[in-house]
Amino acid sequence: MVRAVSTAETAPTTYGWTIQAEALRVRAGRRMAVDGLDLSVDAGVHGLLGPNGAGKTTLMRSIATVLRPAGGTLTLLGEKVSGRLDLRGIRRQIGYLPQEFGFYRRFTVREFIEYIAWLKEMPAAEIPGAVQRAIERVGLTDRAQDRMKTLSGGMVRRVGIAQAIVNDPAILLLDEPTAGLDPEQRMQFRALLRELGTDTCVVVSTHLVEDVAAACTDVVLIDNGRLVFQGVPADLSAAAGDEAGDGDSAAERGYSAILRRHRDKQVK
Ligand SMILES: Nc1ncnc2c1ncn2[C@@H]1O[C@H](COP(=O)(O)OP(=O)(O)OP(=O)(O)O)[C@@H](O)[C@H]1O
Repeated sequence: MVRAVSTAETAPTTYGWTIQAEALRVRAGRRMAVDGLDLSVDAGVHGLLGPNGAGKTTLMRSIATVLRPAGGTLTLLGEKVSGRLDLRGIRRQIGYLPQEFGFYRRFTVREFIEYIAWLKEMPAAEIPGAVQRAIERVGLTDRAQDRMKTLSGGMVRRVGIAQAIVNDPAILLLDEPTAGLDPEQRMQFRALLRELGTDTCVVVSTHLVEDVAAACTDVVLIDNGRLVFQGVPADLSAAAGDEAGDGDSAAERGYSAILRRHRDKQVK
């Protein structure tokens, strides 16, 4: 079958930022959960941090094109996401692990990832090799023939990561991917992130500030649906300065200090 190829796929180097949000507003239920967010990111691993309810998941869902912007602009791979855009070309280039990730319990690991590859309209001849590679990258080769319902929570999360990377996406969105991973798997996952980030724009949301400090090239901190800070992990760690703040590490103290200053400024 010959599939339609969008301009986003044929002109990979002519656009500016891989993801660009300008004054972006996105509704979650009745709430404007992303409310005037400006953000520009390219290849690399972008750690998305923020308190509960900051709008991380809503932002991820809008970049995944699950939610349409209510205002402002969102440009993905050079294409402006709007009511008129056919999203199929963009979606083929996105990998997404949602916070709550549904799957068919009776599928084997391999069947499930094959199914996702098919949904993403990957060429049939490429699917077996791509599925095998994805399974190997998350360390599940010995469980590939097992049914999903027999896996532990952390293993299911790893399948979630595998289905997100199977199509070699240009934009990879991982919403709390390390939840439930054991320490050894977390380390391996960090290494995988670093490897993926060399040519992929990876956005990974987490509450583990340490994961961000260890595996990300860029830190994006949001609060109340807006960008509060963007910089390299060393900037986050340096942000607390000499202040004695909350947190067990320099990165955590920097995180708390930035949020505190931001909120103080808003009160004034
Ligand atoms: N389906 C929904 N209906 C109503 N409100 C929602 C819905 N989804 C999210 N919200 C609200 O939007 C805001 C942002 O939520 P979101 O899930 O994007 O935050 P988050 O940063 O991912 O939080 P967490 O760290 O707790 O996962 C919150 O105030 C939340 O209550």
